[in-house]
This record gives sequence, C-alpha cells and structure tokens, in this order.
Amino acid sequence: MTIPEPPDSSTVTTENPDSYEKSKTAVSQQPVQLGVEQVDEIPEKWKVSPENRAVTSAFEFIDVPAIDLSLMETDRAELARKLRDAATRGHFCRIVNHDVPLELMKEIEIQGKKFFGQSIEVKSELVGRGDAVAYYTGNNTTEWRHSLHWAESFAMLLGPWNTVDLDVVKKCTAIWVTADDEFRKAFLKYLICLKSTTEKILQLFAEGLGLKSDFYSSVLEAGIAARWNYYPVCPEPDEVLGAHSHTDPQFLTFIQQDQVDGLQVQLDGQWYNVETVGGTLLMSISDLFQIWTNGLFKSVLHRVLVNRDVPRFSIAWVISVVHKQDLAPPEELIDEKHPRVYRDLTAMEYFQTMMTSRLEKATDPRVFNGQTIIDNFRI
Ligand SMILES: O=C(O)CCC(=O)C(=O)O
Ligand SMILES: [Fe+2]
Repeated sequence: MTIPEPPDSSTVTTENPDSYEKSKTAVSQQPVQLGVEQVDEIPEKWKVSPENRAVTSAFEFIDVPAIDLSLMETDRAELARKLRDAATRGHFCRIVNHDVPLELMKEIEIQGKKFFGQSIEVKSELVGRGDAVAYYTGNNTTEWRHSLHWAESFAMLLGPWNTVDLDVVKKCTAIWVTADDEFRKAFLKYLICLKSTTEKILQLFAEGLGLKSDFYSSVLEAGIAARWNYYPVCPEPDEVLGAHSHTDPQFLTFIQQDQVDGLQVQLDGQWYNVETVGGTLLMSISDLFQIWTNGLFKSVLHRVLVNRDVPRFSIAWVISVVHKQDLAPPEELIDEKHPRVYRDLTAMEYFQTMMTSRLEKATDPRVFNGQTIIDNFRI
C-alpha cells in the first residue's frame, strides 16, 4: 500500500505511510495489474512464507470485551476498567451502542462495495496520486513489502476532525464516481457520530488510567483518515494474507466490517479469530498510544485472512494525534516500579522514523508490527 507523507502537522496517514517519491517511482515503473480475483493460480509475489500460512478454521474464536456505551452514566468506572484491561493485554474491544446509527453503517458499506465493484480500468486510474487526499491502492502496487496483500484499499485523508465538512468530503470523494451527494451527506453524518463516540472513549481511557477526563482531548484536533478495504475471494486462501501481521501506527483505530470473518488478533504469541458482529465497531490501540502510556497499553497485533467463497469488506477509521504532540507519558503512569520506557519524542519524530524504517527494512516483517520502530525509542 503506497501512501504519501502527510503534508502538514494536522493530517494523518493511513497505515503504512510511504515516501511520496518512492510511491511515484513504484507506480510509474510498474505496469499496474489489479484484480487478483481474475487469477487462477497464485503468483509467487503474493505467497506468504510457510510459517505465516493460515486458514480461518484452524484457529479458535476469541472473546472480545464489549464496551457498551449506553452504560456510560451508570457503569462508567467498570467500562473504564474493561477498556484498560483490554488495552493492557493488546486486545481489541467491541464498541456497542455507539453513536453511529446502523442505517449509516449499512449505507456506507453498500457504497464502499460499489466503489470496489468498479472495473479494474476505472480503479487503476485512481492509483498512487502522491499529493492526493484520496487514492486507491490495488493489490499489485505494494511491491516494497515482503509479500503483497490480497486486498485493495481506498484511502481518504480527511484532515483535522474539527475541519471536516461537506467540502472536505467532496474533495475526498472527487475521484469516486459512484458517490453522490446523498452518500456524501451520510458519510459526513457518520463522521460526526464517530467523533462523539471517540470523545466518550477518550474520556473512559483517561479515567481508567487515573487521569483527568479530558487528558486525551487534543486527539480530537488531530487528523482522521479512512481506509476502505476490500479482500477479493482467493482460489488458494491459505497461500496469501489479506493483511499481513501488523500493528496500526497511529493512536487508535475503529473498524467497521461486513459479515465476513477473517480478522485475527495475536495474543500471547497465538493467533485467534475475531468474530465480525454487525452494527458494532472494533477498536484497537495503535503504536503512538503504546508509547504515550509508557508501554502500559499494547498496540494490537492483527492480520486478515481471506477465503475462497466470499469477498470481505471493512473500513478502518484511523485516528492520529497532532504531530507536535509530546508523547512523554503522564507522571501518574511513572513510579519506581514503572520507570520511563521510551525517551522524549513527538509524534512527528515517530512518523519520520517509521517511514524511514519501513523503506529501509521493507523485507523485515517486524517493521509492520511496530516493534522495530518503537524499540528505536527505548531508553
Ligand atoms: O479488515 C479488517 O478487519 C482490518 C483492517 C486493518 O487491519 C487495517 O486496515 O489496518
Ligand atoms: Fe490494521
């Protein structure tokens, strides 16, 4: 997935930011061949190494802690504790009774699937526009990775949450020809509802850590990005991965999924299936949050499997922090037993290191699970 560098401190990259120069080179030198669903035999470049091969049925489903936001008034402390426990374990949470109405979730899913249903020719035109706020990345445009994703994505860099309005949505959907004004309005409404959900979650996180409720409120001034993912059916699903094992590099991610399973989480070295539950949002801690909590919260290590019969669809809402954010942990999280793990750094410094590492060590799978990057900042 080739993603341009954020143009200023208020925007956010989706997962795997890449340098703009690199992405331009990659796209212009390579004939773009998209649409893996037309392939009968899997070309080597998609095949994962034997130890990474996987079939969904070979793994157990794991319980995902549910955070029911309708209990905010009555069971606030319990919700905060549950969130903290899941985050400390490096596990997903399932947000239920959030503020995004089901009709909006359905509408967005229908429209997203229409986008990916366009012809390969149309989608190829939308690849790798370096300075664009929205662009498509097909499954053959990520050749710098150790092996390719069996997936297609559409990234939208929406910019600071506070400034997202219909004009921003129009810009981000300008190349999305199947989008109409009804969809744009629905999309904007969705974002507003997601923002109020995020605000609640941020308060609960802060309270669970014994901090003032508004400790993380600056996150709402930062950028938000949407990554629309589509995983085509695959003739040999255990030879490939829809998304390789990775942690998300920003602060927090919410995921909306359709009815098809495939997401997995790694806990204590074991992979588990994460069931998709319609109408809910999965939430995961990302690398910056791990650093900001002195390593107390763990960035969620996850991957996506594909299957032979049904394509899969998801949207990852990627929430960042302002790039000037000082990631020094709050003093409440430091004591003799818990000394500082990471040196002082800003979010910008982290992003720069991440981009360099990913370019220099593209063949090292660990750079995608954040470990080699985060380790750069250990004291
Ligand atoms: O498709 C999914 O369920 C997860 C997607 C994901 O991990 C990502 O976009 O970062
Ligand atoms: Fe992810």
